[in-house]
Amino acid sequence: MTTTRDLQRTPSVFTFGEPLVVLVPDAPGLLATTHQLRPYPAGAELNTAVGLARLGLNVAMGCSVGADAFGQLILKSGRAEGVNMAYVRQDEAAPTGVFFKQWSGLKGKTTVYYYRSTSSMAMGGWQPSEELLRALQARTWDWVHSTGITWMIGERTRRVATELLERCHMLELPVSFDVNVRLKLGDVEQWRACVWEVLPYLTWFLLGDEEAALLFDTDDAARIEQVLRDRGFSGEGVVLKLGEAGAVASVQGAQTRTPAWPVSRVVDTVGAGDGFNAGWIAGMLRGFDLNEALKLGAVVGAYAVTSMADYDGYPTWPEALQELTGKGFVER
Ligand SMILES: Nc1ncnc2c1ncn2[C@@H]1O[C@H](COP(=O)(O)OP(=O)(O)OP(=O)(O)O)[C@@H](O)[C@H]1O
Ligand SMILES: O=C(O)C(=O)C[C@H](O)[C@H](O)CO
Repeated sequence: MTTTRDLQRTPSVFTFGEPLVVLVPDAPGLLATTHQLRPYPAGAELNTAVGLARLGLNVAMGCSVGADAFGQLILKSGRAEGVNMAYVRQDEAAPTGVFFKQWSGLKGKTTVYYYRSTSSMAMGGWQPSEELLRALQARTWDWVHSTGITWMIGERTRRVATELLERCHMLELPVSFDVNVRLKLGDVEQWRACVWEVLPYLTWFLLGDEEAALLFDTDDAARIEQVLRDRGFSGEGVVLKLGEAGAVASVQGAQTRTPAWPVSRVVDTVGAGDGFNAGWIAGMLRGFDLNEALKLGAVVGAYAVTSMADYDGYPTWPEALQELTGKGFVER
Protein backbone atom coordinates (compact mmCIF):
# COMPACT_ATOMS: atom_id res chain seq x y z
CA MET A 1 0.00 0.00 0.00
CA THR A 2 1.37 3.41 -0.87
CA THR A 3 1.07 6.07 1.77
CA THR A 4 2.71 8.99 0.04
CA ARG A 5 0.86 10.03 -3.03
CA ASP A 6 1.59 12.76 -5.45
CA LEU A 7 -1.70 14.55 -5.05
CA GLN A 8 -2.77 17.18 -7.54
CA ARG A 9 -5.19 18.67 -5.02
CA THR A 10 -5.01 19.72 -1.38
CA PRO A 11 -4.42 16.58 0.68
CA SER A 12 -7.20 15.67 3.07
CA VAL A 13 -7.47 13.77 6.34
CA PHE A 14 -10.34 12.34 8.37
CA THR A 15 -9.91 11.87 12.10
CA PHE A 16 -12.26 10.71 14.84
CA GLY A 17 -12.05 10.73 18.63
CA GLU A 18 -13.24 12.58 21.70
CA PRO A 19 -12.81 16.34 21.80
CA LEU A 20 -12.77 17.73 25.32
CA VAL A 21 -12.69 21.09 27.01
CA VAL A 22 -9.68 21.61 29.25
CA LEU A 23 -9.78 24.09 32.13
CA VAL A 24 -6.37 25.57 32.75
CA PRO A 25 -5.37 27.65 35.80
CA ASP A 26 -3.79 31.02 35.16
CA ALA A 27 -0.76 30.24 37.28
CA PRO A 28 1.16 27.21 38.57
CA GLY A 29 -0.07 25.77 41.86
CA LEU A 30 -2.77 23.60 43.34
CA LEU A 31 -6.08 23.35 41.53
CA ALA A 32 -7.76 23.39 44.92
CA THR A 33 -6.62 26.94 45.57
CA THR A 34 -6.78 28.37 42.08
CA HIS A 35 -9.04 31.37 41.52
CA GLN A 36 -9.21 31.46 37.78
CA LEU A 37 -9.60 28.77 35.15
CA ARG A 38 -9.62 29.31 31.42
CA PRO A 39 -11.45 26.91 29.09
CA TYR A 40 -9.72 25.70 25.92
CA PRO A 41 -10.70 23.11 23.33
CA ALA A 42 -8.58 19.95 23.52
CA GLY A 43 -8.52 16.23 22.83
CA ALA A 44 -5.78 14.42 20.95
CA GLU A 45 -7.59 14.04 17.61
CA LEU A 46 -9.01 17.58 17.61
CA ASN A 47 -5.48 18.85 18.31
CA THR A 48 -4.12 16.94 15.34
CA ALA A 49 -7.01 18.12 13.16
CA VAL A 50 -6.26 21.75 14.03
CA GLY A 51 -2.55 21.17 13.39
CA LEU A 52 -3.33 19.77 9.95
CA ALA A 53 -5.72 22.61 9.12
CA ARG A 54 -3.10 25.19 10.11
CA LEU A 55 -0.68 23.45 7.76
CA GLY A 56 -3.16 23.99 4.94
CA LEU A 57 -4.72 20.51 4.65
CA ASN A 58 -8.42 19.73 4.36
CA VAL A 59 -9.45 17.95 7.52
CA ALA A 60 -12.72 16.60 8.88
CA MET A 61 -13.49 15.41 12.39
CA GLY A 62 -15.94 12.71 13.47
CA CYS A 63 -17.24 12.61 17.06
CA SER A 64 -20.08 13.60 19.34
CA VAL A 65 -20.21 16.40 21.89
CA GLY A 66 -22.92 17.29 24.37
CA ALA A 67 -25.63 19.71 23.26
CA ASP A 68 -24.15 22.11 25.79
CA ALA A 69 -21.93 25.18 26.07
CA PHE A 70 -18.69 23.17 25.96
CA GLY A 71 -19.91 21.32 22.87
CA GLN A 72 -20.52 24.69 21.25
CA LEU A 73 -17.05 25.86 22.28
CA ILE A 74 -15.56 22.83 20.52
CA LEU A 75 -17.67 23.26 17.40
CA LYS A 76 -16.91 26.95 17.12
CA SER A 77 -13.21 26.45 17.74
CA GLY A 78 -12.91 23.64 15.21
CA ARG A 79 -14.77 25.64 12.59
CA ALA A 80 -12.73 28.76 13.30
CA GLU A 81 -9.58 26.73 12.64
CA GLY A 82 -10.97 25.50 9.34
CA VAL A 83 -11.73 21.93 10.46
CA ASN A 84 -14.81 20.42 8.82
CA MET A 85 -17.10 19.71 11.80
CA ALA A 86 -20.02 18.41 9.69
CA TYR A 87 -19.60 14.88 11.11
CA VAL A 88 -19.86 16.05 14.72
CA ARG A 89 -23.10 15.05 16.45
CA GLN A 90 -24.60 17.21 19.20
CA ASP A 91 -25.94 14.80 21.79
CA GLU A 92 -28.93 15.76 23.95
CA ALA A 93 -28.43 12.73 26.21
CA ALA A 94 -24.87 13.18 27.53
CA PRO A 95 -22.45 16.08 28.08
CA THR A 96 -19.14 17.10 26.56
CA GLY A 97 -16.18 15.62 28.43
CA VAL A 98 -13.91 17.98 30.37
CA PHE A 99 -10.59 17.80 32.12
CA PHE A 100 -8.47 20.06 34.27
CA LYS A 101 -4.76 20.73 34.18
CA GLN A 102 -2.75 21.27 37.32
CA TRP A 103 0.53 22.88 36.51
CA SER A 104 3.50 22.55 38.82
CA GLY A 105 5.89 25.41 38.11
CA LEU A 106 8.59 23.79 40.23
CA LYS A 107 8.71 20.42 38.50
CA GLY A 108 7.62 21.77 35.14
CA LYS A 109 5.03 18.96 35.08
CA THR A 110 1.36 19.03 34.16
CA THR A 111 -1.12 16.68 35.87
CA VAL A 112 -4.53 16.11 34.29
CA TYR A 113 -7.83 15.29 35.98
CA TYR A 114 -10.55 13.84 33.75
CA TYR A 115 -14.31 14.28 34.10
CA ARG A 116 -15.29 12.26 31.07
CA SER A 117 -16.63 8.87 32.16
CA THR A 118 -20.23 9.88 31.37
CA SER A 119 -19.44 12.08 28.38
CA SER A 120 -21.24 11.60 25.09
CA MET A 121 -18.30 9.78 23.47
CA ALA A 122 -17.79 7.59 26.55
CA MET A 123 -21.48 6.63 26.48
CA GLY A 124 -21.27 5.61 22.82
CA GLY A 125 -22.92 8.78 21.50
CA TRP A 126 -21.21 8.65 18.13
CA GLN A 127 -21.23 6.29 15.23
CA PRO A 128 -20.42 7.01 11.59
CA SER A 129 -23.45 8.23 9.66
CA GLU A 130 -24.37 6.73 6.27
CA GLU A 131 -23.14 9.97 4.73
CA LEU A 132 -19.74 9.58 6.38
CA LEU A 133 -19.45 5.96 5.27
CA ARG A 134 -20.30 6.98 1.69
CA ALA A 135 -17.70 9.75 1.83
CA LEU A 136 -15.05 7.27 3.01
CA GLN A 137 -16.04 4.88 0.23
CA ALA A 138 -15.74 7.73 -2.29
CA ARG A 139 -12.20 8.38 -1.03
CA THR A 140 -13.03 11.91 0.07
CA TRP A 141 -9.99 11.70 2.36
CA ASP A 142 -6.46 10.54 1.60
CA TRP A 143 -5.62 9.48 5.13
CA VAL A 144 -7.35 8.53 8.39
CA HIS A 145 -5.88 9.28 11.80
CA SER A 146 -6.96 7.83 15.14
CA THR A 147 -5.63 7.32 18.65
CA GLY A 148 -5.93 4.60 21.28
CA ILE A 149 -7.84 6.93 23.61
CA THR A 150 -10.99 6.30 21.55
CA TRP A 151 -10.72 2.57 22.32
CA MET A 152 -10.42 3.12 26.06
CA ILE A 153 -13.29 5.47 26.87
CA GLY A 154 -16.26 3.12 26.39
CA GLU A 155 -17.15 -0.30 24.96
CA ARG A 156 -19.62 0.88 22.34
CA THR A 157 -17.27 3.54 21.00
CA ARG A 158 -14.51 0.93 20.94
CA ARG A 159 -16.57 -1.41 18.73
CA VAL A 160 -17.52 1.43 16.39
CA ALA A 161 -13.89 2.56 16.16
CA THR A 162 -12.54 -0.91 15.37
CA GLU A 163 -15.19 -1.43 12.67
CA LEU A 164 -14.32 1.95 11.18
CA LEU A 165 -10.60 1.14 10.96
CA GLU A 166 -11.41 -2.26 9.48
CA ARG A 167 -13.47 -0.54 6.81
CA CYS A 168 -10.66 1.98 6.08
CA HIS A 169 -8.23 -0.91 5.74
CA MET A 170 -10.54 -2.66 3.27
CA LEU A 171 -10.74 0.59 1.28
CA GLU A 172 -6.92 0.72 1.34
CA LEU A 173 -6.94 4.12 3.01
CA PRO A 174 -3.72 4.83 4.89
CA VAL A 175 -4.42 4.74 8.63
CA SER A 176 -2.15 6.22 11.28
CA PHE A 177 -2.74 5.26 14.91
CA ASP A 178 -1.07 6.92 17.88
CA VAL A 179 -1.48 4.66 20.88
CA ASN A 180 -1.55 7.71 23.22
CA VAL A 181 -1.50 5.71 26.47
CA ARG A 182 -3.31 7.44 29.33
CA LEU A 183 -2.98 5.26 32.40
CA LYS A 184 -5.92 7.05 33.99
CA LEU A 185 -8.06 5.30 31.35
CA GLY A 186 -6.73 1.76 31.74
CA ASP A 187 -3.77 -0.35 32.84
CA VAL A 188 -0.90 -1.49 30.64
CA GLU A 189 -2.50 -4.85 29.82
CA GLN A 190 -5.68 -3.13 28.67
CA TRP A 191 -3.67 -0.81 26.45
CA ARG A 192 -1.77 -3.75 24.95
CA ALA A 193 -5.08 -5.48 24.21
CA CYS A 194 -6.21 -2.34 22.40
CA VAL A 195 -3.05 -2.37 20.27
CA TRP A 196 -3.45 -6.04 19.31
CA GLU A 197 -7.10 -5.39 18.38
CA VAL A 198 -6.40 -2.62 15.87
CA LEU A 199 -3.00 -3.73 14.61
CA PRO A 200 -4.17 -5.56 11.45
CA TYR A 201 -5.80 -2.37 10.14
CA LEU A 202 -2.93 0.08 10.59
CA THR A 203 -0.52 1.58 8.09
CA TRP A 204 1.56 3.54 10.60
CA PHE A 205 1.91 2.93 14.31
CA LEU A 206 2.92 5.98 16.37
CA LEU A 207 3.97 6.17 19.99
CA GLY A 208 6.06 8.15 22.49
CA ASP A 209 9.13 6.89 24.34
CA GLU A 210 7.28 6.50 27.66
CA GLU A 211 4.65 4.40 25.92
CA ALA A 212 7.38 2.32 24.27
CA ALA A 213 8.85 1.55 27.69
CA LEU A 214 5.44 0.69 29.14
CA LEU A 215 4.14 -1.47 26.32
CA PHE A 216 7.29 -2.95 24.79
CA ASP A 217 10.00 -2.45 27.40
CA THR A 218 12.36 -0.90 24.85
CA ASP A 219 13.12 2.40 23.13
CA ASP A 220 14.32 0.71 19.96
CA ALA A 221 11.91 1.54 17.11
CA ALA A 222 13.07 -1.40 14.97
CA ARG A 223 12.44 -3.86 17.81
CA ILE A 224 8.98 -2.40 18.37
CA GLU A 225 8.27 -2.76 14.66
CA GLN A 226 9.33 -6.40 14.79
CA VAL A 227 7.09 -7.12 17.81
CA LEU A 228 4.17 -5.54 15.96
CA ARG A 229 4.89 -7.49 12.76
CA ASP A 230 5.02 -10.73 14.75
CA ARG A 231 1.55 -9.80 16.03
CA GLY A 232 0.04 -9.22 12.58
CA PHE A 233 1.05 -5.66 11.61
CA SER A 234 1.50 -5.42 7.85
CA GLY A 235 1.66 -1.63 7.48
CA GLU A 236 4.51 0.69 6.52
CA GLY A 237 6.27 1.23 9.82
CA VAL A 238 6.58 2.78 13.26
CA VAL A 239 7.19 6.38 14.34
CA LEU A 240 8.63 6.76 17.83
CA LYS A 241 8.58 10.23 19.41
CA LEU A 242 11.38 10.93 21.85
CA GLY A 243 10.48 14.30 23.38
CA GLU A 244 13.51 16.56 23.56
CA ALA A 245 15.49 13.92 21.67
CA GLY A 246 13.34 14.22 18.55
CA ALA A 247 11.85 11.22 16.76
CA VAL A 248 12.80 8.07 14.88
CA ALA A 249 10.92 6.01 12.31
CA SER A 250 11.48 2.35 11.53
CA VAL A 251 10.43 0.95 8.16
CA GLN A 252 11.26 -2.74 7.68
CA GLY A 253 13.96 -2.27 10.32
CA ALA A 254 15.64 0.73 8.58
CA GLN A 255 15.68 3.70 10.93
CA THR A 256 15.37 7.41 10.07
CA ARG A 257 16.03 9.86 12.86
CA THR A 258 15.38 13.57 13.37
CA PRO A 259 16.46 15.76 16.29
CA ALA A 260 14.00 17.98 18.14
CA TRP A 261 13.61 21.50 16.78
CA PRO A 262 15.25 24.02 19.13
CA VAL A 263 12.90 25.77 21.58
CA SER A 264 13.87 28.80 23.67
CA ARG A 265 11.36 28.21 26.51
CA VAL A 266 9.27 25.11 27.20
CA VAL A 267 5.91 25.98 28.81
CA ASP A 268 3.87 22.74 28.58
CA THR A 269 4.50 19.59 26.55
CA VAL A 270 0.89 18.29 26.52
CA GLY A 271 -0.24 18.42 22.90
CA ALA A 272 3.27 18.14 21.47
CA GLY A 273 2.70 14.57 20.33
CA ASP A 274 -0.57 15.46 18.57
CA GLY A 275 1.12 18.44 16.92
CA PHE A 276 4.03 16.27 15.83
CA ASN A 277 1.53 13.84 14.28
CA ALA A 278 -0.08 16.69 12.32
CA GLY A 279 3.28 17.85 10.96
CA TRP A 280 4.40 14.36 10.05
CA ILE A 281 1.10 13.43 8.34
CA ALA A 282 1.08 16.75 6.46
CA GLY A 283 4.64 16.08 5.30
CA MET A 284 3.81 12.55 4.15
CA LEU A 285 0.76 13.77 2.23
CA ARG A 286 2.61 16.69 0.69
CA GLY A 287 5.06 14.20 -0.79
CA PHE A 288 8.01 14.86 1.55
CA ASP A 289 10.41 12.00 2.09
CA LEU A 290 10.19 10.31 5.49
CA ASN A 291 13.04 12.33 6.99
CA GLU A 292 11.54 15.66 5.89
CA ALA A 293 8.13 14.61 7.17
CA LEU A 294 9.64 13.78 10.56
CA LYS A 295 11.31 17.18 10.53
CA LEU A 296 7.99 18.92 9.89
CA GLY A 297 6.60 16.89 12.80
CA ALA A 298 9.44 18.14 15.01
CA VAL A 299 8.76 21.76 13.99
CA VAL A 300 5.09 21.49 15.02
CA GLY A 301 6.06 19.61 18.21
CA ALA A 302 8.48 22.38 19.12
CA TYR A 303 5.93 25.13 18.51
CA ALA A 304 3.44 23.14 20.62
CA VAL A 305 5.56 23.17 23.78
CA THR A 306 5.72 26.97 23.83
CA SER A 307 2.12 27.41 25.00
CA MET A 308 -0.07 26.19 27.87
CA ALA A 309 -3.16 25.28 25.86
CA ASP A 310 -2.93 22.08 23.79
CA TYR A 311 -2.86 23.52 20.29
CA ASP A 312 -2.53 27.29 20.64
CA GLY A 313 1.15 27.21 19.78
CA TYR A 314 0.89 25.14 16.57
CA PRO A 315 2.36 26.92 13.53
CA THR A 316 0.69 27.94 10.29
CA TRP A 317 2.04 26.56 7.02
CA PRO A 318 4.07 29.75 6.23
CA GLU A 319 5.64 29.64 9.70
CA ALA A 320 6.50 25.94 9.40
CA LEU A 321 7.88 26.46 5.92
CA GLN A 322 10.00 29.33 7.15
CA GLU A 323 11.49 27.02 9.79
CA LEU A 324 12.21 24.28 7.27
CA THR A 325 13.67 26.49 4.54
CA GLY A 326 15.37 29.02 6.82
CA LYS A 327 13.96 31.78 4.61
CA GLY A 328 12.57 34.55 6.75
CA PHE A 329 9.44 36.56 6.16
CA VAL A 330 9.20 40.24 6.97
CA GLU A 331 8.01 40.56 10.55
CA ARG A 332 7.70 44.34 10.84
N1 LIG B 1 11.06 19.94 25.10
C1 LIG B 1 10.95 19.85 23.77
N2 LIG B 1 11.70 20.63 22.96
C2 LIG B 1 11.57 20.56 21.62
N3 LIG B 1 10.74 19.72 20.99
C3 LIG B 1 9.97 18.92 21.74
C4 LIG B 1 10.03 18.94 23.17
N4 LIG B 1 9.14 18.03 23.65
C5 LIG B 1 8.57 17.47 22.56
N5 LIG B 1 9.06 17.99 21.42
C6 LIG B 1 8.74 17.62 20.04
O1 LIG B 1 7.45 17.10 19.99
C7 LIG B 1 7.48 15.74 19.59
C8 LIG B 1 6.42 14.97 20.32
O2 LIG B 1 6.64 15.03 21.73
P1 LIG B 1 6.62 13.74 22.63
O3 LIG B 1 7.79 12.90 22.30
O4 LIG B 1 6.47 14.22 24.02
O5 LIG B 1 5.32 13.01 22.07
P2 LIG B 1 4.22 12.13 22.78
O6 LIG B 1 4.87 11.27 23.80
O7 LIG B 1 3.42 11.51 21.71
O8 LIG B 1 3.42 13.34 23.46
P3 LIG B 1 2.04 13.44 24.22
O9 LIG B 1 2.42 13.64 25.65
O10 LIG B 1 1.42 14.68 23.61
O11 LIG B 1 1.25 12.19 23.93
C9 LIG B 1 8.90 15.24 19.85
O12 LIG B 1 9.21 14.17 18.98
C10 LIG B 1 9.69 16.51 19.58
O13 LIG B 1 9.95 16.64 18.20
O1 LIG C 1 -5.91 12.71 27.32
C1 LIG C 1 -6.83 12.81 26.53
O2 LIG C 1 -7.68 11.96 26.37
C2 LIG C 1 -6.91 13.96 25.68
O3 LIG C 1 -7.24 13.82 24.53
C3 LIG C 1 -6.59 15.24 26.34
C4 LIG C 1 -5.42 16.01 25.78
O4 LIG C 1 -5.92 17.04 24.97
C5 LIG C 1 -4.45 15.13 25.07
O5 LIG C 1 -3.98 14.20 26.00
C6 LIG C 1 -3.30 15.86 24.50
O6 LIG C 1 -2.50 14.91 23.84
